[in-house]
Amino acid sequence: MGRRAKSKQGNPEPLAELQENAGRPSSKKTGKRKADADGGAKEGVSKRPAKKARGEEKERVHSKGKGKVTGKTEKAKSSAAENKNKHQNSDEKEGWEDVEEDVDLKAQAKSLFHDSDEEEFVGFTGDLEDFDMGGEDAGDDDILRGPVEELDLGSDDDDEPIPAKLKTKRSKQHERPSKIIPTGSVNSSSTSDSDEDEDEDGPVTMANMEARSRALDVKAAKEAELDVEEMRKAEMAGAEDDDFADVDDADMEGDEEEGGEAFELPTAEQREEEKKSGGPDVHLVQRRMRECVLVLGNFKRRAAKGRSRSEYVEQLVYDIASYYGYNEFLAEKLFQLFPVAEAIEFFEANEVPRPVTIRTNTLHSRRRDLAQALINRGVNLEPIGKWTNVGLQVFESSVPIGATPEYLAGHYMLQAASSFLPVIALAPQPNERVLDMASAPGGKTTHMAALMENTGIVFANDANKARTKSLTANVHRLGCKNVVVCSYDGREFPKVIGGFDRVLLDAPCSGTGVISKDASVKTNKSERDFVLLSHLQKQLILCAIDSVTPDSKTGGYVVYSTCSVTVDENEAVVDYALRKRPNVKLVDTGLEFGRPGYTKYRGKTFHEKVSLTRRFYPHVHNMDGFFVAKFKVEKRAKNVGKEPQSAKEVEAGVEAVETEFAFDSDEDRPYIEETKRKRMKAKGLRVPPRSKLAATPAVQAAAA
Ligand SMILES: C[S@@+](CC[C@H](N)C(=O)[O-])C[C@H]1O[C@@H](n2cnc3c(N)ncnc32)[C@H](O)[C@@H]1O
Repeated sequence: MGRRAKSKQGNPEPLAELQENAGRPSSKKTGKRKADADGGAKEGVSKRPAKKARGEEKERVHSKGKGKVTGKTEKAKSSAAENKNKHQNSDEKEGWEDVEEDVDLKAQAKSLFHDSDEEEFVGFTGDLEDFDMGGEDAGDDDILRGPVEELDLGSDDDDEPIPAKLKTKRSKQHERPSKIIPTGSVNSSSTSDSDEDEDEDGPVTMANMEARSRALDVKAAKEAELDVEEMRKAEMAGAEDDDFADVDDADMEGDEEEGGEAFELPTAEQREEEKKSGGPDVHLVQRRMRECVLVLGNFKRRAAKGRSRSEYVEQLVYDIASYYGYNEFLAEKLFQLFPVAEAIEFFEANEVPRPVTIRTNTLHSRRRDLAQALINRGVNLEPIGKWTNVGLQVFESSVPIGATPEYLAGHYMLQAASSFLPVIALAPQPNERVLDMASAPGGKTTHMAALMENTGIVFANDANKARTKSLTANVHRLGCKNVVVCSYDGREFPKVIGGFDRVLLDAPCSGTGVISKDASVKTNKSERDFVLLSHLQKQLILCAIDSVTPDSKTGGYVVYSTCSVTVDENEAVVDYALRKRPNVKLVDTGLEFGRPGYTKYRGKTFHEKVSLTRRFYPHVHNMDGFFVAKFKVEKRAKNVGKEPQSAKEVEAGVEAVETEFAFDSDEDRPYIEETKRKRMKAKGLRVPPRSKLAATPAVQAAAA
């Protein structure tokens, strides 16, 4: 048996997404991957998961990728730096309002980033990074670059210090004795057996990798068939209203014996008592979560008389927050995204690190050559999956992955697999003019430059000047000669420069997709943050759209992405853009997998085409939570023959334009007015002289 197999982590992508499951969060659980509570999160070079999930998670049928290769097998580990983060106060605001209704918020959102420009970028500290980074890049290149100690791959030390901020609200999960839900998931012994089988034939080498890869593909296909078969059986068992049809009552009985008495939902008073006495015992929380999940999976059959569904939900969210160490607001927000059982899968997945992945820089190397070079250095890796021909997943390494000669020579970028997705969706072409509106530290910029074969031009912008240092360093290291680095607030585009063939807006976000990399997100995000962020994202997306020329011969596309899974940062922003810019439409992302975006969510209905957007989840795709939307920008229809007949109509025209173009800062006013004039003209409205426009009540109000 090869040691590699033992510690290898599952590939971060599905081989194929079975259509019947697409678009809805799965609810039938026939098994789940066991979250490695105490191990994984501490390891930078990740371990292979115990075993692939069976059953419901058809999307997580992992590819074994072609060309699996192996190197030396020395246990490795990184010590990624934890962030310092501030605690935000929680307001009681809904996160759905339109941008232009809340002038105050606009100013606040803007100031967040302006202030931060003065900070020196030192990894992930300070307030700005709470927003700026969204945590996504915590594992990205600029962080892992630098001194070898930063990526201490040779250490087995498991004593990861707890960041001060987290000490107050530490997850109870580290003490947990077993998993939450008694589904038929695979246990660790079967896992290692399976992994042992995998390497029975000895190590994979460059010589045998083709054949080994084919064999693995066949095996993966067989397992996928088994999964489908299991699903079918579960469905035939007729457990319609039961998320846990496969969990028989024996599990529950066992619990009763274990706990000595039947489960009862605590009353509000009991909960208060519990809080006062420092919170419940971890075993109790765990059991209560399990019971609540089971009851909510089949409420009619399992609920206690007189207790409502919302009482169970409330208890479960409360327990999730304490068990996994989230603030209750965020625990609830994330819980609401999924069916009950799947929500637990999501929270569990956030406790496990995602695979360490690298992207071959095709300007300097070929993946095969890079793989060979790294293998020779003792790196254990294999291709990520069929959907990318440049990605490699690193399982183990006896050398620091962020300090090899190949790394320093720019042959690869340390980059999360999810970060490849928006660039693949954007598909920049050679000789195009492309804008990367929020680009630091440059993972996606350098990917784009490579796809464009160092031709055309990529404007790599980032509002945070300090962060453009790491961006510039990466651009140089990777030998990108077609990149211009600049530092403007993205909302200044297209004033600064426009007419792009394609624009990527990898927006600043809350980072709820990258909690496994940045646990501080669990406690430092408040409702107010989501309001501010979604407001900023809405402003940025309009600017991204307006920066594209609809006349582009080869392009005319905008890709919007975030490393967050919340609807108000994703579908709501996309829907807003569709409403505000009738000249854009959503198109297929071209990505082979990912769940469709929500078209309905908690009483909100979005444009039906929002289903073309794609969501990626840690528990489904074994990659960071991510969102990708792709727009095609078309020419604006001219509104000819609508001359305003009265001052009132002129005023209405100005207001309409203002609603559409939602800036309000003093600094921007001359540009705003000029843009308004242009837009009124384009709409066929009579444009009042400059002095008159400034004198309209709407403009004066804005000025005030
Ligand atoms: C998710 S990160 C971008 C990661 C980058 N695309 C990559 O792949 O390496 C978001 C970035 O947005 C930048 N940012 C925040 N507010 C901005 C604004 N108003 N305009 C432009 N960039 C902004 C942050 O400094 C941060 O670097």
